[in-house]
Amino acid sequence: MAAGLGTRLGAAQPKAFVRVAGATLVEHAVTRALDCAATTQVVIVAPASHLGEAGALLSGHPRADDVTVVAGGRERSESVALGLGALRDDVDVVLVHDAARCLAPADLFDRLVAAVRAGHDAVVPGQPVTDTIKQVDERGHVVATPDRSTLRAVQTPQAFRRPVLLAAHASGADATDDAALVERAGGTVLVIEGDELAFKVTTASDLERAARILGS
Ligand SMILES: Nc1ccn([C@@H]2O[C@H](COP(=O)(O)OP(=O)(O)OP(=O)(O)O)[C@@H](O)[C@H]2O)c(=O)n1
Ligand SMILES: C[C@](O)(CO)[C@H](O)COP(=O)(O)O
Repeated sequence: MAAGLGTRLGAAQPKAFVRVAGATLVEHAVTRALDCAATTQVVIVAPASHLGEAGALLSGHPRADDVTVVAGGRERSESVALGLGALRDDVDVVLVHDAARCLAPADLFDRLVAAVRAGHDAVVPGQPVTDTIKQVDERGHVVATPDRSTLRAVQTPQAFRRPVLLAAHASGADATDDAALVERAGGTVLVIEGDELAFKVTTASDLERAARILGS
């Protein structure tokens, strides 16, 4: 998923096309996805204004023929649905990944695919939260303090059996992640251990963190 504007980062170009350590976020994400042994196709969902640039980014990669580029939509969920429309017929497991989580390692992709192949319909990486989380009302007053031990901060890639993900997106509804659409459709989502490297580049300090990691 690379079709967002990156408003919170505030760069001159869409976030996925910002460069860090010599490559764009989307290139970093796609090369790691292609390093996963099970990957047969990568669909880059890009802003309509950046389709040519997205196509050219991976043109020198040995697996460039396995990369498809399509235009995204206004909301992330719409972009995912548009990406699903470009999948080859033989794809049976789909991983939805944010270009913004550009350093998610191939090993994380491998573990998610293995969990789906082991029989789970939907599998997402998550990490325990380290802050106490408060639920607040519209005035900012606390209404609940959920038991922290039951909470997970979830990342991407998120892995699904293809028919499960297609059914979840059939309503055309929006959600902040794809697993939420599966949950709403009555499906079961498994959370497995996430990876620190799958952090999301949202603000300038996240971009600096990515640069530090890639530089070290
Ligand atoms: N209409 C959209 C919105 C988001 N995304 C993608 O979904 C991922 C997670 O979204 P986010 O981090 O919110 O990215 P942006 O929408 O670009 O950022 P912002 O909300 O700050 O504008 C990103 O890789 C982004 O490119 C997308 O493909 N299509
Ligand atoms: C999909 C996601 O990365 C899971 O944590 C997250 O919900 C994306 O949120 P954003 O506001 O679109 O960055």
